Amino acid sequence: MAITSVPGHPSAHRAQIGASVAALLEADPRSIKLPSAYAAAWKLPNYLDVPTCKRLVAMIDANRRPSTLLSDSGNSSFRTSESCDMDRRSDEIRPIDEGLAHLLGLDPAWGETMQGQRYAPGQYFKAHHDYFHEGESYWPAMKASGGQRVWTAMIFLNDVEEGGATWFPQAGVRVKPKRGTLLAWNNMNLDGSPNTATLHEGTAVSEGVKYIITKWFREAPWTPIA
Ligand SMILES: O=C(O)CCC(=O)C(=O)O
Ligand SMILES: [Fe+2]
Repeated sequence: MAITSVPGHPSAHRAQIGASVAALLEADPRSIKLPSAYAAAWKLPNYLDVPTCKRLVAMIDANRRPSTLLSDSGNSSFRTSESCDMDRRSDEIRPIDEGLAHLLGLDPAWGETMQGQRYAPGQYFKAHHDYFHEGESYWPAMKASGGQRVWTAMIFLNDVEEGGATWFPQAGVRVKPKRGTLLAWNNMNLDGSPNTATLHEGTAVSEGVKYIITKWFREAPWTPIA
């Protein structure tokens, strides 16, 4: 993936979002701040209950197709999982979708379509940033459709026998899949510029199958490009 030297610039607006979401997570009795001097990330064990996780797994199994990548230099060995859109208009997804926005204090309209992902043994998602590199050719279209991806919320839907951890090599954070656990992090620095230390990967599953949902929040209302 092409990494430009400066992925983006400071922004008072994004800095304000970062601070307000962090304050909400800090105040949430369910949240555990992950120890890192370089990235702001929280874990909420048992965020989703078992029946809900099981229903989401079944929906992913019914809809999965090979995952795609947004990059100028994308290649098919970078992200080998399967994924699908989780339709926010459905009765099953809407409350989960709105619950995530509420947890972070963000407008649901700023959230992209929730992604379901499934990793079979040997599948992985190589190290990447969720934010957009503002030097890449896709940026003008992303800027116009809601701007930066400021926050990521991810939920593990099952326990995985071996492998499949979410690993932030620069921030020094590793989270093992555990059914119902939510992981949320700020993709920006305190000054609102993209935080390069949020580099992360979905490590290869070695035994079992891994299911997650991922939700990316923009800095403004998201308008899907048709
Ligand atoms: O599978 C993982 O643990 C990471 C997924 C991820 O990075 C993403 O969906 O953006
Ligand atoms: Fe990611």
